[in-house]
Amino acid sequence: MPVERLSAAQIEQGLEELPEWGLDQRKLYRHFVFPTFIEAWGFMSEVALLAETQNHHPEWTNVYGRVEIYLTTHDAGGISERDFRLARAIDLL
Ligand SMILES: C[C@H](O)[C@H](O)[C@H]1CNC2=NC(N)=NC(=O)C2=N1
Repeated sequence: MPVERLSAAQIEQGLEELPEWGLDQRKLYRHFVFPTFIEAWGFMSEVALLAETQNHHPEWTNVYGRVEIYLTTHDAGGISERDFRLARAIDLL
């Protein structure tokens, strides 16, 4: 299934419905802070399952309780609807 890169206007519009997310390095970006490493890791495990279900995977970093997530679509060379779908699912966790 081909996937298309969204325009800057489409990205701005999409972000209006995702107030916790922003743009960083031309990717959808959100960070989370948990009290402990193990809680951060538990969250990441849930995101990993979502990513597998959607066949769409985050770029992320974890330092102790902090998790930074960057979403982009390599196949499309930019942000696509698949990034918004994953971001919305992460927000529902
Ligand atoms: C073949 C398969 O659909 C691709 O490799 C998928 C897997 N997960 C992916 N995840 C992300 N973030 N971007 C992609 O382009 C991507 N491509």
